[in-house]
Amino acid sequence: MSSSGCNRGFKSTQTRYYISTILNSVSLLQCEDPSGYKQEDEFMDILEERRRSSDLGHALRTFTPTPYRGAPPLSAGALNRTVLESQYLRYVTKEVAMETGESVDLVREEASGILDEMSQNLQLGFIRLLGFTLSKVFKRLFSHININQEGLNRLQQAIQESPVILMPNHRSYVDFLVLSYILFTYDLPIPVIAAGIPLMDMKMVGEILRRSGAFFIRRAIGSDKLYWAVLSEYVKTIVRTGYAPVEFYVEGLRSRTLKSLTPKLGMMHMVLEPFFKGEVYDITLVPISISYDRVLEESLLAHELLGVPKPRETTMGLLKARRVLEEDYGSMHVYFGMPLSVRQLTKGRVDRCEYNLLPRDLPQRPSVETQECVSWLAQQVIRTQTLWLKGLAISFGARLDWPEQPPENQVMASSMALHRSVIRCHQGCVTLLEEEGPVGAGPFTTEEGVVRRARAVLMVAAYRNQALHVFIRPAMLALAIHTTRSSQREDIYSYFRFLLDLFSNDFIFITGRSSQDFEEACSLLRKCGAVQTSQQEVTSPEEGQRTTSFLRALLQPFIDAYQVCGGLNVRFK
Ligand SMILES: CCCCCCCCCCCCCCCC(=O)SCCNC(=O)CCNC(=O)[C@H](O)C(C)(C)COP(=O)(O)OP(=O)(O)OC[C@H]1O[C@@H](n2cnc3c(N)ncnc32)[C@H](O)[C@@H]1OP(=O)(O)O
Ligand SMILES: O=C(CO)COP(=O)(O)O
Repeated sequence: MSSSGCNRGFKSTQTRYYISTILNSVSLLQCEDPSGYKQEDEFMDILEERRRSSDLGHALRTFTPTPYRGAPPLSAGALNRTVLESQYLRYVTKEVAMETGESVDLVREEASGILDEMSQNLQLGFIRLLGFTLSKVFKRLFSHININQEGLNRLQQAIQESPVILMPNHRSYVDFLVLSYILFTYDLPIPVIAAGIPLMDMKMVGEILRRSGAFFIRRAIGSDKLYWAVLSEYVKTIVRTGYAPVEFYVEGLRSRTLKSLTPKLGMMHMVLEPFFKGEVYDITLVPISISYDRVLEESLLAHELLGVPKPRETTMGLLKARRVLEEDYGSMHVYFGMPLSVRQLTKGRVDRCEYNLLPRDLPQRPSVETQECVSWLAQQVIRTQTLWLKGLAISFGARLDWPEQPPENQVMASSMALHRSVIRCHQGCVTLLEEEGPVGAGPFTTEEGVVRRARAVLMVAAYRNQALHVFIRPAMLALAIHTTRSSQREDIYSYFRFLLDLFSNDFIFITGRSSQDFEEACSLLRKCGAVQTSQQEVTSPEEGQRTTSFLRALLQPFIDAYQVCGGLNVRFK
């Protein structure tokens, strides 16, 4: 059951399944806008109530969430025992003992140790404590925390009907804090959350997080068979019992560039397996899109992009970071997407009969078809997280969340004030801030100057990245028209596909959807008068040049980076 063995098979036979996956994803995506964005969704600011009434009252109020239908209450200890006693873990324990020559008891002890390290110990008292603290902190940091109430209603409904998996995008440490805070505020079951193990090592804080629902997973599991078995049985038991919603960050870490990251598939496989094995009727995935006017870690993330190692997560570091409380971070926006039924999404994609061939308790390698389906689902969720922003931009007409009041110059001024650490307005032009050296320290050395400038550029670029998904397809079309210097649809499409391939690590594209992506790009550019299309041709009229050159410019930094890496000069001339 080694992971490498399993995946070697996958790669070599991948093409056999390629065509059917393409056809399936096409038909599914044609059905509806997968973002589930609804124009009538109204946003409300959860801090408004917090500014009017007592935080202590909020933290101590009656909390009576309605759990998943029929889900029995299960203590953390009982959950651990269920996992340890499972047929699956017993089987793997024996296998590992045979392979390593250790005694079964010893391997069981190891499994128990892994479980102790991993398991959450959710307690309402700690949720209340954090609830109180976070009310104070959020009010200091943010002007508003906007959420779509309708999305919460949909989530509440989904929780009653099947086990729910919350899948937010990940941009900041604030993400997981705010989500549990929102669910607590709206009397919804508190989720258990997959957390990277470094957070566990923070003195006191690690334990507080564990008691607030975090379960800790090693970041790179590799081929540790026993660890995979304990983790997957732990996650599957939670899903099977519907004990609590499971939350995990499918991107695996905070995106340093604010672009969506390629999904990690380990957790995705685990949460879906109870459905594939017919142990639950359905599972609901809820994509959640979180965005910030200003990200708390903006400067640290930019430094990391420049190669400065990430500071270790420590309690002392957290205490030192308290000066962030003096800053203004604008608003944050949380959009709970349309719940996605795994049963419906996988219809026709996965043949669950294969799971009838072996007893459910035995480990079973997922088929290629299942692996492709899981990967497609993960891409789909990430795409959905960002499509919301696109829907929002379009629905505002001006493509921006731009308030009607106050006047435009005040809106601009307040936006610039929010980002004053990196930009300034000088003689009517917005420029990057050229920082001066510390008082008395003389001017920066050349190297310091370069790093400071790069840091500012990266911070600004990250905010551009946040909106890039809105423009990526039209921008690739604009670039394809410009580079091929052809008006033949076929040539342009071929180049567009090259770009899809090239940028497949930079942006989330759904596998096998290139022709829809191309048509969508044509349609958007046609709408704004930047291209004209016929069956054979795609042309860019003179009056569309302003739009197309802006769109090409958006991609230029990415192209520059690939050109620096070499080998692409010919195709970009
Ligand atoms: C009122 C107020 C309240 C406030 C209350 C606050 C609450 C506060 C709570 C705090 C909460 C903090 C939350 C922090 C948020 C994060 O810390 S985010 C970071 C942690 N989370 C994640 O990473 C989740 C997503 N990651 C994954 O799913 C990863 O796959 C895993 C599971 C971590 C494993 O990572 P990995 O070892 O790098 O593995 P991965 O590359 O996915 O797969 C390796 C190989 O194993 C194979 N494999 C997969 N499954 C298996 C298997 N079962 N057996 C064998 N092989 C397998 C894969 O197919 C893959 O093969 P290749 O394709 O590479 O050939
Ligand atoms: O995602 C994490 C916790 O939120 C930890 O990973 P990074 O610090 O690498 O983003």
